[in-house]
Amino acid sequence: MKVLVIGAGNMGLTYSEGMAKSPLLGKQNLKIYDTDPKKITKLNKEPHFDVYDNLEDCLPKADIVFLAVKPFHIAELFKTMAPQINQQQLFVSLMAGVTIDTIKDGLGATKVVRAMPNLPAKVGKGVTSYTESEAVSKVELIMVRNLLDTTGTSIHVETEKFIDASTGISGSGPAYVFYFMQSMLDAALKMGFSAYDSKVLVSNTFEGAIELFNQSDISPETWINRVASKGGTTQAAIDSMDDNNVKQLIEDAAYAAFDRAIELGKEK
Ligand SMILES: NC(=O)C1=CN([C@@H]2O[C@H](COP(=O)(O)OP(=O)(O)OC[C@H]3O[C@@H](n4cnc5c(N)ncnc54)[C@H](OP(=O)(O)O)[C@@H]3O)[C@@H](O)[C@H]2O)C=CC1
Ligand SMILES: O=C(O)[C@@H]1CCC=N1
Repeated sequence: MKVLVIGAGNMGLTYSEGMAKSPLLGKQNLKIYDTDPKKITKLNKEPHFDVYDNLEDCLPKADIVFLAVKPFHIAELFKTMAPQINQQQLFVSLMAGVTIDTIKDGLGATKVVRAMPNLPAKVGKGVTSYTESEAVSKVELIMVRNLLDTTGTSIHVETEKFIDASTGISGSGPAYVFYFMQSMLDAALKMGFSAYDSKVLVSNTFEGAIELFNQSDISPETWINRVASKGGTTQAAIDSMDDNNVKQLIEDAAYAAFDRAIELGKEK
């Protein structure tokens, strides 16, 4: 199986690194293509990849092609790709919003998997949702799942609506967590802690809370009650968040990302 990744940015490179480390593909079976000469020069120094700056040399020979460019790049990219593809090739899109029909129409292809990854894939802790077009066989879907799982874990969803929805939860989600972290770091610095101590306090708090959550069947709400003593400090913080409607605002933010994913799918 020969895999080509188009776009050596955050996601394309992350997936390339995940697949390169797995026993699924040898170096000669993994190719990466980008249009940025600086990225090509840098990647050429790495032993793990076969790097290309023109599609003619890598696209026709690929069995599975990952699409990891920004949605606004596809109009130009698909025009160049379409005359060079064949009907046996399977395309896996990591792009937010872009629908299976847009990819099928733009490339003249039938086998498309649409996936929504997230950035913790960089450290093998990503979560990817995926769904497929009718022409993708069960065996092909298992192959794709194995490739996606080289960066973490994955969930199969029945419809594209859930790809857009997971964009609002897990795709964009790491940014919400970093937003919360940044706010806590800023508060720690304001209280007088050094940058180093602020980082230790905040990162261990996140890591510890996640570990507690993962090692039990207890909901976050119940964990909140275990931290909060009646009339104590935590209750004061939670009351402040409730008074400011923080829960609703976070839900609104997730829906804003979900809505934007749908909107991106309609942009040409
Ligand atoms: N970053 C994230 O956390 C997530 C991103 N995604 C999706 O992944 C996709 C890629 O995002 P991300 O990796 O962050 O973006 P990046 O901008 O980091 O990477 C895109 C890469 O593709 C290159 N490129 C642009 N046009 C072409 C072309 N025609 N042919 C080949 N390469 C090209 C870009 O070069 P240049 O820089 O010169 O334009 C860049 O190197 C997006 O569609 C996004 O929706 C999904 C989930 C999470
Ligand atoms: O912000 C974006 O559009 C992409 C999709 C999910 C994360 N980054």
